[in-house]
Amino acid sequence: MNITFMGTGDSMGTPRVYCDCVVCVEARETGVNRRLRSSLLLEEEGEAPLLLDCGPDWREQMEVAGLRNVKQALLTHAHFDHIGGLPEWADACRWTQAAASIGAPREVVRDVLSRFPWVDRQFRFETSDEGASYGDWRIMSWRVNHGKNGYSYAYRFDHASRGVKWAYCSDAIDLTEEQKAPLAGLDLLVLGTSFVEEPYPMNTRSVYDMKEGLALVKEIKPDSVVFTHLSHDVDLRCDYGLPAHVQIAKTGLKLTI
Ligand SMILES: O=c1ccn([C@@H]2O[C@H](COP(=O)(O)O)[C@@H](O)[C@H]2O)c(=O)[nH]1
Repeated sequence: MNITFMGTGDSMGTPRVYCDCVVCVEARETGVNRRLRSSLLLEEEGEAPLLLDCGPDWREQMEVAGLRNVKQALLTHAHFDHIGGLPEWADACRWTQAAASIGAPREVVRDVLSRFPWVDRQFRFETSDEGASYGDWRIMSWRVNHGKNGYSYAYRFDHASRGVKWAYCSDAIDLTEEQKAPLAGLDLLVLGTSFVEEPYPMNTRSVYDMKEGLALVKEIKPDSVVFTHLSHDVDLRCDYGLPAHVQIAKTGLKLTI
């Protein structure tokens, strides 16, 4: 499977519209730190591409990827930065008379439809609570703490014959032991870490920071790790002294697993 990081940003993207910090200025002027809202494009031979989340930068992400249409997606949760592109995608489906299929846990489907009640004219929603598949990949989703912002879901992909396993957990903090269990034995973990080290009390926060992300990585020991869902606090030009198997996602990063 090829994984493309179409977006690696937090809810505001980088640069933040109101901000003139060094990272936001760099993002505007040269673009190393320019980040669209977090989303992955998954591509498996013989299968149509699959989006993982569809934030408000969907249109730009499709243009950058040179994609004229996409037929399927999975959603982690119904927050704007992860579903804001759905109405535009639904409009594109309407204009091209092409339906698309959206997989998500039942409660996420409910929340999406409460925000955008008209999109089910174009989308066929399929609940993923009992599992899903993408080619030979078996997919499970499970509910994770999203701190002050409620809940999100993480996704784990297990290849049926190759024994390869990876997971996407973009919006989580302070996972319980039960929520950490499906992260065991991974070849790759893609983890959301919005800040390098957040100074604010835990009950005001919603996503791991890099320091906490590293502690989690030490505990669950994935073979490789990519930090994503990054705010303007993270400067890709800095050396944060990360272990060799941990990297910070850059917009457009491509991996093969
Ligand atoms: O009920 C809610 C609460 C928040 N949002 C949006 O989610 C993000 C916040 O994301 P973090 O990843 O936790 O920083 C922001 O865009 C809020 O507007 C929401 O849609 N619904």
